[in-house]
Amino acid sequence: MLPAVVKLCCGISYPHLRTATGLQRTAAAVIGLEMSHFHRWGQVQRHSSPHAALSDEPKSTIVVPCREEHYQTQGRVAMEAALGMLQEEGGWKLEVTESSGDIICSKVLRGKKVFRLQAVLEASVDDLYDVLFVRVEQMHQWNPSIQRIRVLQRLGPETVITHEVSAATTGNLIGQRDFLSVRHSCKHRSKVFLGGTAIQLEALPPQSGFVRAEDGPTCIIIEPVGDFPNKSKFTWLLNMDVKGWLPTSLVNQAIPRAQLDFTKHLRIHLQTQRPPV
Ligand SMILES: CC(C)CCC[C@@H](C)[C@H]1CC[C@H]2[C@@H]3CC=C4C[C@@H](O)CC[C@]4(C)[C@H]3CC[C@]12C
Repeated sequence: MLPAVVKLCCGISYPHLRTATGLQRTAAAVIGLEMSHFHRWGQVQRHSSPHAALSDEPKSTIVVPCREEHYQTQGRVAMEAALGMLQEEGGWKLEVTESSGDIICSKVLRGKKVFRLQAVLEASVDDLYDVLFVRVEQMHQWNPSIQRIRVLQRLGPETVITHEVSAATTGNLIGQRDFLSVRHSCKHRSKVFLGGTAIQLEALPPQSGFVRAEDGPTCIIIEPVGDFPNKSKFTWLLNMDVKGWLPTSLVNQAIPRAQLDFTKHLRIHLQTQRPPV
């Protein structure tokens, strides 16, 4: 629920929000998130711990985790869940092998079909981190499957809340979708991990004309290949509920296709970015 104060300040009410354009809604969502931060010091709970009487803390209050921490935790938990799925080695079924060497396997895990793409890319781990996380808003410039990606909120250097809109391309049999997600990044040793999952924000309800899809838990692992500074192994676990009434067989073809298209355009982008030798 948008805080009443925000509604008053902006002169908006929920029915107005429903008819607002994408940008207005995005702005409202950002304001909603900002406002929730003001609440963080105000949120108190009764101490029910039996040790409360023994401690020096004020008896009646503890600060509950703020929204910022809540989303950071959600991002981290999603990443861990996705990594857990990738670690389960057995039972992967080969779906596609491309001439580029890209491989997609799938597996049904906890009732959901998850897809794993494995590819080798001609770029360093840091460059890929830059393209896939830091400059995520520029993705539509090189990926025709994406109409727009907006970072609605940065929650520290590792976590962002994003709104992604897929493109209405002719090859897209599913139709346009929009996604609202928390995306979490982490560098560990020489590897980079990008995890995420769908979130819900009442301030940014599904937009008219779009079906709000949900991805996650998802994870991308980027790791160096041997001693090659400009080569990385790219592993991408994707599982998605595209929503709407669509045959499962169609959805199960579209998701790996979307992963292969993404990787193809990423390769082209990396090639054009590199200065000629
Ligand atoms: C409806 C389906 C079949 C069609 C297209 C959906 C596409 C455009 C969506 C689905 C999942 C999305 C991805 C999910 C996770 C990430 C990780 C992040 O670090 C960069 C963006 C990226 C890579 C998203 C880009 C857009 C994406 C690929």
